[in-house]
Amino acid sequence: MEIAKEAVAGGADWIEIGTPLIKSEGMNAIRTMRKAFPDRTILADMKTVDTGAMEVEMAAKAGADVAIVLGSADDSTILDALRSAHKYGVRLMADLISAPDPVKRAVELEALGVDYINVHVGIDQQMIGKDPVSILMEISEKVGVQLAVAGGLDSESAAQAVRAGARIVIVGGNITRSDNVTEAAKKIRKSVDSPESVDIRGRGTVDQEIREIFKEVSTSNISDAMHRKGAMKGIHPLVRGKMVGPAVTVQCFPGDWAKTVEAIDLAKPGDVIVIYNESKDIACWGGLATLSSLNKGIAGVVIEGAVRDIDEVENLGLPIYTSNTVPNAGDPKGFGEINAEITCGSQAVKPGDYIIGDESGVVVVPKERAYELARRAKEVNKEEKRLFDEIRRGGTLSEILKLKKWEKI
Ligand SMILES: O=C(CO)[C@H](O)[C@H](O)COP(=O)(O)O
Repeated sequence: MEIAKEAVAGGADWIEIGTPLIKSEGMNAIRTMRKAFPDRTILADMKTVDTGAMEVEMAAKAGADVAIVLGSADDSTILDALRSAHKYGVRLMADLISAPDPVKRAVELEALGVDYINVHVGIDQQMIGKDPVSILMEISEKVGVQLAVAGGLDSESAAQAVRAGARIVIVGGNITRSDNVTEAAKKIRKSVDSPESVDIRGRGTVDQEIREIFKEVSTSNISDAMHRKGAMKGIHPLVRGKMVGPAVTVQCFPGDWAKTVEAIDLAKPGDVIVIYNESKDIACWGGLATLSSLNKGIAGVVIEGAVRDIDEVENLGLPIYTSNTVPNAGDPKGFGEINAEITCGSQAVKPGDYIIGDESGVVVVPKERAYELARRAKEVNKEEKRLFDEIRRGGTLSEILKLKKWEKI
């Protein structure tokens, strides 16, 4: 309710009751919003896939103005949902989320007679890099029905969507998870009203995007996004500083530091060297290796094993995370391997996996899921900003999360 009030203050015309809220609170969520916002359009995201007439009737009777049916539902469901919508005086929006051929289905849905088509890329799909605007561009050339668009929109993509023909812009996380909902809604409102005035920045490469996001979020956010996994055990910051980069892995042996130092020459600027050395009592890294790494532009070093020359490495400032410090080193014998899969801090690390370190420790993100996990970590980060804001306003964490209600039974 608070978020809805703030979004309306920022210029939102419609209020969407999202599917998770409907699943949690049922039709009462719609009733409550209807009462509180008599002059706004209430959109019930029922995501109906069967029993179209019954679900539209429920939403309509609870006070919705528009109900959403899945575009991929059977035609019989869409048609019966439409009959019910006509009977109860509400409008029907068909949502193209996960439709196998959204352009073809949009043409069919228009012929079936829906009031709006929502070109929608779902939240999980956004995390693997899909976006709705390119599909919207194709669809707007093929249909005349009013188009809505949804799926991770921000002020830039909202402007792009309006330019591409969207009449309704549905924004979720970038408003509801903001720490200033009214300002976030105002920004979107401005883009929707004057889309031509918004500068559209091109996206960088995927790798640039991943690094940028990992720099912005914390290791705690990332571990949450990984369902509490990914954190290295027993590895702590020695020289503090945010560290982000793909791994160059080193397996070396007690008393031998040749491979750790050779890895510096192999690594590229921005890489993180991750070393497993069984011995915690003989250092495989020190001041000279640190300076050499700095010259090479290495982003940081993680060592399960030991580091020495602590005053030197602290002065040099390269982020180093380790399990131990000792004064003595071994010798460069040459056993071990560079860029083989290793275990460090009880985590499997492959060359190229993303390694992120901060004050809380180090997490490993498998390279195959780096983009997805970066995006999910950003969502966790947004959610936490919102929670911080609510706690600052006087709520307790347990009240805000409704811990008692949601304890597992
Ligand atoms: O229906 C939804 C998810 O299925 C969301 O409401 C919709 O995607 C808008 O939220 P966001 O802007 O965060 O994607």
